[in-house]
Amino acid sequence: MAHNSETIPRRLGNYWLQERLGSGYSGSIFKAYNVYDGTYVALKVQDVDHECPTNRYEQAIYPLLQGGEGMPRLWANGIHGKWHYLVISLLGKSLESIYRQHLQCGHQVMDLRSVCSIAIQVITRLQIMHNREVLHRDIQLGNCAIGLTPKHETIYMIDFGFSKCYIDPHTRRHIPDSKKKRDFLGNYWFTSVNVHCKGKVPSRRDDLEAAALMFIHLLTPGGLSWTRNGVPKTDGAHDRIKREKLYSRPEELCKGMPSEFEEFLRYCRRLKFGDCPDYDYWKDEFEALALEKGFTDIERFIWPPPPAPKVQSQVVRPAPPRPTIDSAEMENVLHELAKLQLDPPRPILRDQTNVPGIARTDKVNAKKPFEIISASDGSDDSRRKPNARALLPPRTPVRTKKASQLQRLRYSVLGAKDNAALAVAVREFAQFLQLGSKTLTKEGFAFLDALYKQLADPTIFVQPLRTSRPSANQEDNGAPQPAYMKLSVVARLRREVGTASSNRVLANLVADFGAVTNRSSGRTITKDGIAFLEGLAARLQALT
Ligand SMILES: Nc1ncnc2c1ncn2[C@@H]1O[C@H](COP(=O)(O)OP(=O)(O)OP(=O)(O)O)[C@@H](O)[C@H]1O
Repeated sequence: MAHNSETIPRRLGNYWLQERLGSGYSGSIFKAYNVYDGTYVALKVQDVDHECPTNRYEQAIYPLLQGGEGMPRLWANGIHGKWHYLVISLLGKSLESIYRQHLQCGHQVMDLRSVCSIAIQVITRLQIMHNREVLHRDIQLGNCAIGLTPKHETIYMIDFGFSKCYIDPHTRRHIPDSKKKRDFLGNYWFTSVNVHCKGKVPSRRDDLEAAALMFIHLLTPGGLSWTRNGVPKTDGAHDRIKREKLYSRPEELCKGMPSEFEEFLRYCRRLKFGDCPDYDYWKDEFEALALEKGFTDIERFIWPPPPAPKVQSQVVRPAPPRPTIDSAEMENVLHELAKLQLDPPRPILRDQTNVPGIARTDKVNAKKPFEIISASDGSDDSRRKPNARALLPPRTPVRTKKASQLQRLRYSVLGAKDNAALAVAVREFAQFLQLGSKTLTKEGFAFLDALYKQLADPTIFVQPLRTSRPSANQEDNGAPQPAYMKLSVVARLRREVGTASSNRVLANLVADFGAVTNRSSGRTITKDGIAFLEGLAARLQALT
């Protein structure tokens, strides 16, 4: 219910009201200035009898967030006649208004630099809020605003009317989950599937999922499909939105976008109710993505965005004249090359046919180098981090990224001199997938390609098999396979890997594994897939 500003007095407490900055369901926001010191603030005004007294809730939340970067300050609050007002730091435009103006200028989407910058800042804000035990519960573009100069490159979170503490102040335990369906709380566009479509209790994962949907929205021409018909006016229209959101698949929502967005959404959707998200990991991912694209200073939200970095034009040097060679001579050269013995000869990477099969139990009992924290439904351990950094190999001071870690693993495969070294790389690859995103990226497929090459015949160049993932704008050769097919193939591979009699047999299993993953719709590695990789590592060790 927006108020007619004429019914609100021109002065509330020590503040003179000026223009209206915005209005929402529960009240209006005005620019105002302090009659004593002339400072400008934002005044959030609400009828004291409003059916949803969000100002009162917000008033309780602000003190918990004070001093956090990107958290506005609550300077004062009070009741004047029938008006309850909050005096908040005055900020600049909301992301919603920046985005709309951008579209009005003829753009279809927001630029990648800005979205990466928004992602890093919003994830950081959520980290601050969650560290202070507060959930936002209404993440949307209208609830993120930039500061005024000199803070115009900082994104602030606003509107804590739906916020709530997720740690019980008495028991110090995470609020409990519940099977009972709850009324929808949040916004139509970005509220998570669990909260919006399934009526679940919101927790940290849902703030992150809403943020993920917001980033994807900014990069989708026309925005997310369920936002295109505006606010639903009937229950039927609302049900349609819920259905569309419920059945939205990350790979379809993120088609053509850098894989980080799809992976982030999948990650959020996989989190359990009480899990603590790995904020730092995702901030690093978006920062690395930005760096990869040549964007600098990505922590700053610069609007309008600076010109995209130019691809460095290369100085074209005239090629030196090449000696001509006729085809017969070329054939000769190739023959000689083929006969060459590489020195020193690789001692092990050839067929190992005389090793007896190891019992399945050995493989299953293969000692894991570290314990994986299992994600449970638990609602008591609020600090559980399924992706906790502590479980990953220690990071070097230089920022590492998933792609570069996978590349490093690929190089260790290509440089492996024996099966034991391959086993180490495969085991690390399996752990990497287990702890982080389970989507196989192009670097993951490149790892499998390298592995295949080493197992099939390390002395020759083998064309990448069917394990290469086509790029986003390439046509997919094969139509995606139904999930059950992938499950049954991977289950078979998992069984067969334990008794494979040679490297060549293992090579074929790896090729099948790459191919079936490539043709599955999400390109994710299932539990059976991880077991296959662990079995492969164990088998390589046995074939050493
Ligand atoms: N501190 C502020 N400084 C400047 N503008 C603000 C500030 N707070 C809010 N606004 C503007 O007012 C709009 C509505 O603010 P807010 O979301 O807090 O109000 P609301 O009544 O809770 O809205 P809704 O019901 O839509 O959630 C924001 O999108 C923003 O444009």
